[in-house]
Amino acid sequence: MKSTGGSDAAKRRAGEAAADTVEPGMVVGLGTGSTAAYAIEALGDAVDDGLDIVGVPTSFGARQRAIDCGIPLCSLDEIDGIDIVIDGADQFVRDTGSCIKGGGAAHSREKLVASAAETVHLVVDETKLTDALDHPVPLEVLPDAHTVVADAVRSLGGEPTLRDAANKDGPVVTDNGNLVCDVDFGTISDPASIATHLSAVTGVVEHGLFVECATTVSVGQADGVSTTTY
Ligand SMILES: O=C[C@H](O)[C@H](O)[C@H](O)COP(=O)(O)O
Repeated sequence: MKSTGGSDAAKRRAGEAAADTVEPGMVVGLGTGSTAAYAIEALGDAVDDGLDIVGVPTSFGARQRAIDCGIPLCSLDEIDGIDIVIDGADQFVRDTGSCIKGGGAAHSREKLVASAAETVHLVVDETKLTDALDHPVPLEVLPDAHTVVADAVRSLGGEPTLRDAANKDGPVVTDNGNLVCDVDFGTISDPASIATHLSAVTGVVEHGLFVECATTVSVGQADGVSTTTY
């Protein structure tokens, strides 16, 4: 599992705090990344102890992790809705509940699962907090469209970079068979406006801006965890 910036202890605190809120009978969206992984592990332990839940994974990686942890799974088209999704973020604004996701190239399915969830519980360590979003925005892009999309995002004021794979010659390929383009907009003063413009670009499957998306956030710190509900 790829680990990002913050300490593992802080990520674990955030993940476990969110897992603690899950109740018997819930349908639980299972997020992607190193922080959400701690929530999946904690839920696996709870299932071992008799907690009755069904998980909906947001990526191939989350699915594999949930299988390893013994969490029963189903797909989105088999259920009426999701009670809670627990997921990470690459950058998060606590005042607004907005964030940027997709560092693990899973943001399209993550946004789909979040859109079906009653509660979106984000889990981050404190290094992810910011007053204004300025992390590059991941776009999942149809392979044939990446040059057209690059031109379109330049006209919106962004600087696109096709994401290269770490362990293969060539680009990252998503679980859906698409490419990822990371777009640097500098500081994003109006995330809703950028989100609307990105959604309108032909060839963009989904972007990683999640505007005022969180209903709850748990922020793991060196010495504890703080949870905010919106
Ligand atoms: O595509 C990946 C997801 O959006 C992750 O939730 C996000 O990148 C945060 O991952 P991590 O908890 O490993 O920093």
